[in-house]
Amino acid sequence: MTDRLLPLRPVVAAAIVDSQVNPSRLLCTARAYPTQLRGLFELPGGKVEPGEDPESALLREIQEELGATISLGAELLSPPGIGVQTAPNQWQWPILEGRTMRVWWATILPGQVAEVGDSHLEARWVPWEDVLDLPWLPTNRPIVTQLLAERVGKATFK
Ligand SMILES: Nc1nc2c([nH]c(=O)n2[C@H]2C[C@H](O)[C@@H](COP(=O)(O)OP(=O)(O)OP(=O)(O)O)O2)c(=O)[nH]1
Repeated sequence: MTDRLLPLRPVVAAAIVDSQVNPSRLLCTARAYPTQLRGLFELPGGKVEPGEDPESALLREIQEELGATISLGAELLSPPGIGVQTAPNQWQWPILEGRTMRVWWATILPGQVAEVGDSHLEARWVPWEDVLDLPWLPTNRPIVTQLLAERVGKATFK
């Protein structure tokens, strides 16, 4: 059997902000590869391994990519009008290659610093007002727009 006959592995990503109480900046990462995506910004994360639960996968990916441990907040749900339905009452964000992605609000644990490795060119703390000016992966723009809409007035962290 080739990989093409297997279901696509879902992707998970973190919207890492600088504060759970009053977030003012988002950690945006620029991909290093593949060539056609080099320099485009995304939310850090990656593919869920077979048998892995999505939240554990996200913690693992952030540790691997940024060398930091995060604490997860609420999930950023995709509105039904935009999302791909993956289960009853569950819509996930449509992204590249026909994949779907789930996104969680997150913060980095106190005393830890995010530093990029081989998978990213940079990790940049970007104020909300400048976030939409970045060259995002095209499928990320609705996600970033939703982050901007939900950054205040909602229980993104418990
Ligand atoms: N991490 C991440 N991937 C995204 C985002 N938006 C988006 O379309 N993608 C796509 C790009 C890739 O096709 C796929 C994620 O692949 P990846 O290369 O980051 O996954 P990975 O770290 O597990 O890498 P690998 O083991 O497969 O090499 O999802 C996003 O915001 N974050």
